[in-house]
Amino acid sequence: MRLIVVAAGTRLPDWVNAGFEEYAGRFTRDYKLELKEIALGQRAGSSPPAQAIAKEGEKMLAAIPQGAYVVALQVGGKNISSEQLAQFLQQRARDGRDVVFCIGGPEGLAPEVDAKAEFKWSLSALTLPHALARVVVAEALYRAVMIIKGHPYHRA
Ligand SMILES: C[S@@+](CC[C@H](N)C(=O)[O-])C[C@H]1O[C@@H](n2cnc3c(N)ncnc32)[C@H](O)[C@@H]1O
Repeated sequence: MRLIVVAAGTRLPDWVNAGFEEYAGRFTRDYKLELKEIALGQRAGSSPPAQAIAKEGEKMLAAIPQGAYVVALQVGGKNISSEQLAQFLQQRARDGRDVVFCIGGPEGLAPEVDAKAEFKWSLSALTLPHALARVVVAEALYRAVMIIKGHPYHRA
């Protein structure tokens, strides 16, 4: 199955790309991790950039393959354990659905993307920069797949 991270932001620092690739490169043949980057909308002045967020939302929705299960990454979403994440992925695999994980830009996800999400996932009560959230998601998904495989990567 495909695990697709749809993330706002392009041309991120090297450490972000290296961190994501570090985990993406370790995935197995049956679980693949992909990244689709969405260009940030233009921000001008200090008012809430509603137009930029809406533009990012449009592009995110267009990047979601038909029939995929959509997860919105949100600080205020639900915390789950690595084991629960592994069960979640197994269930989606049984359903034959790819899973898309949407990570918002500096001000968060467009409401239209939230509305499309079947699950809202919180990585922590802390707000992370969108670039770091991308790497944390990649590691969390890799760990969950290693749990599914019974691999010693996850020893807890
Ligand atoms: C800087 S945060 C946006 C903060 C914005 N005030 C909000 O509440 O969404 C950028 C993106 O990173 C992701 N993110 C940051 N911290 C997160 C967390 N603890 N759990 C899940 N996603 C998080 C979310 O997708 C968020 O849209």
